Amino acid sequence: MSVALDRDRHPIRAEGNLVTATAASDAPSSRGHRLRVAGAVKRYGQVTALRDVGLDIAAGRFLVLLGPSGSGKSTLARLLAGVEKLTDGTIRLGDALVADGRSHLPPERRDLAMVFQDYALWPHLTAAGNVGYALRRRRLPTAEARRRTHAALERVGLGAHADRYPHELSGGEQQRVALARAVVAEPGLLLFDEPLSNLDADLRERLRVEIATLTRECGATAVYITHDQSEAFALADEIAVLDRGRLVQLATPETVYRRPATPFVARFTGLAGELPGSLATARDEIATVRVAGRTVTGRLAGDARPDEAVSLLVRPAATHLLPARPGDGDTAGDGLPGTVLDLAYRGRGYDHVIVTPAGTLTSVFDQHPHARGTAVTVSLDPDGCFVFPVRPEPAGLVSVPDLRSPPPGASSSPLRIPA
Ligand SMILES: Nc1ncnc2c1ncn2[C@@H]1O[C@H](COP(=O)(O)OP(=O)(O)OP(=O)(O)O)[C@@H](O)[C@H]1O
Repeated sequence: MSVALDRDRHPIRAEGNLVTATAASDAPSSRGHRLRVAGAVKRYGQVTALRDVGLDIAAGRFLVLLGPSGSGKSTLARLLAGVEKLTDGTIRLGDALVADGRSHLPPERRDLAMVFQDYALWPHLTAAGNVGYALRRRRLPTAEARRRTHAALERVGLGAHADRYPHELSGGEQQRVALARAVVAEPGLLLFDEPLSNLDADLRERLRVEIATLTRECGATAVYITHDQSEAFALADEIAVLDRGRLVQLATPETVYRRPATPFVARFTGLAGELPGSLATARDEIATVRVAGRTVTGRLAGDARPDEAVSLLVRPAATHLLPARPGDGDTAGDGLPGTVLDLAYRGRGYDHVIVTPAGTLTSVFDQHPHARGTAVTVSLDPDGCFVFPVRPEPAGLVSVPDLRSPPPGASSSPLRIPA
């Protein structure tokens, strides 16, 4: 993560940026807030980090912001949290307008809490002290605050560690304390900024499940930042994919996987490979493509014309490995002929790297191993093959000082999930 909320974050020095649950009304939210962002622009001097971002997320939904480093995820989260000011556009939480180009509600009045990659616990407070700190604005009777604090710690499995200081806890335990601190005051919006990045794989998986269940239990709307597509698919009700400061797709995980809006989205969410070809036929959404002398079927994902150069983007799940068939050396038969370059054991079976005349395909799964050098056929499931016309990519957006006009077809209206 290149940018955290506070680059030299230390809870003692950064109280303004340590966003903890505190409602504007100081009353707990009974449920999450609807989140609406419209025409959001954020510029840092000459750098435009976010351009014309719009989204509309129903209360209680779990939104994942997915994108590579520098795509603007943290910037958007900081704008939602209120620790950065919008250059243009609006942000609404529930019915409240919390930011526009002129007005700006501070973080402590937005009814939200945030969980960071590096926990951001107060080092001089115990686990109970850190969690209880989030309740300070509620002015609850001491006994009630203590009861809630301990219930939250119990809920994350740390009831017995309430009196330990952060340095006496493991990374995973510290993150659980941060999670308890985030939910204890029942905020309407929970923001997670790559909270699992510092943890090892096994712990990451367990905490991911805890985050998902705890967030849904408390009914908050959640916005979760990650550059890890498997984390995004596992957690999200909806995924917002950011590419160089633009929101390029907002959809359910299933739709992002089955109908990626752009080649970038397809690449970022996992491909076995990209094969160059030319469009043979297109009807409705089904296209046939000439690839290395074969004809392959896929889903037309752009507005390509017959004979136009296209790219066939292939999901790993769309590949099936078959033994080489007679005739595979010439242009007859279904699928692509190939040779096994490499294979890796994956527990349930083997991932193969296959060299075909059109290009290389990786992550071609089969339960059985096919030895290096073996001739094979790769059959392709049209549902997992996307046909995009080969067009020049828009120039880098973030580092370009002048505002460019949006690409054809781009809309400034908020992206919505169809019911
Ligand atoms: N305070 C700042 N001043 C100038 N440029 C900034 C500032 N904060 C962010 N940027 C730029 O804005 C762009 C988006 O940054 P941002 O941190 O939001 O990306 P990100 O997707 O969260 O990346 P990462 O996953 O690495 O954290 C980057 O080009 C970054 O250099």
